[in-house]
Amino acid sequence: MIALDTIRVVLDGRRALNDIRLRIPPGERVALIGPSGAGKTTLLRVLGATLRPSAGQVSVLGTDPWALSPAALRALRARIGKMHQSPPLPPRQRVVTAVLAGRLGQWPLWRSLASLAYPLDIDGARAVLAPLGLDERLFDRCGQLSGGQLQRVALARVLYQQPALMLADEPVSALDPALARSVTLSLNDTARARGVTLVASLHAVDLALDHFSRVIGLRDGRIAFDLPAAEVDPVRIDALYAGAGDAAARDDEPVAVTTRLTRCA
Ligand SMILES: Nc1ncnc2c1ncn2[C@@H]1O[C@H](COP(=O)(O)OP(=O)(O)OP(=O)(O)O)[C@@H](O)[C@H]1O
Repeated sequence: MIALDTIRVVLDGRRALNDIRLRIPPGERVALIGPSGAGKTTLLRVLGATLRPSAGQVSVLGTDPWALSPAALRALRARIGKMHQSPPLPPRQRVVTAVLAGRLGQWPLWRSLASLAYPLDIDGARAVLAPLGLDERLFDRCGQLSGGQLQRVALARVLYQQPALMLADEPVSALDPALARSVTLSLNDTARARGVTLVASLHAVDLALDHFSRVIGLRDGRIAFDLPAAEVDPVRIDALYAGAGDAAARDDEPVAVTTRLTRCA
């Protein structure tokens, strides 16, 4: 279970998130939409236990990350799989090694180093790549793959990690519409099949409405609506994006709570 209670995040004197109240039960697939600067990435960072809010209560996978010891926080983060717009995959890295890197945070150091030198679980990597149509590319270098294939390798890596929670920050923004739809489908299908909670930010509203069970509209750091996808109508979408352009709500009041930022890779 994920629970956020009256979360506020202040960055450089501006409220990036304000009064966020949210509960996400295990296995739910949630899309975050909203104009640029609405706070989608900031919210994902709070959920990923890499950004400590300025105020409010956070519970991720049933735990308050900020009450944990450093080792327990690392263990919690190892249960959270993350995907980004541009997967950080070195061009010379082989696909198999890129996938196996998904468990580096869980393996002892000797095994991680050994796996970088020689892939230790080739069958495991093949098993996650096969449903994504990439098992033939196991020993290719990442630099030989297209953007859509790379994003599927990033998805395979997250799946190999066997996370309890998947967070995706604009995972398909760099892809053409057909590939964007196919990767979104793969992301949702695999999350559904494995019962993993998925939270993804998307600029493509149609993908959010077509593939996710629940859609949260963010604007100016606040939740504008939080509805089943079937109940999100065009009027709401127009209102969410109307006149968008300001990056975030200006915080004219003095900031009472010190910003506590914890940045992690
Ligand atoms: N490191 C930072 N320092 C200061 N302000 C920040 C920082 N990161 C984000 N912000 C501000 O916080 C607000 C929310 O940003 P965020 O990146 O979460 O929005 P977003 O909805 O993900 O936008 P986009 O769709 O453009 O990626 C914006 O006003 C942004 O300028």
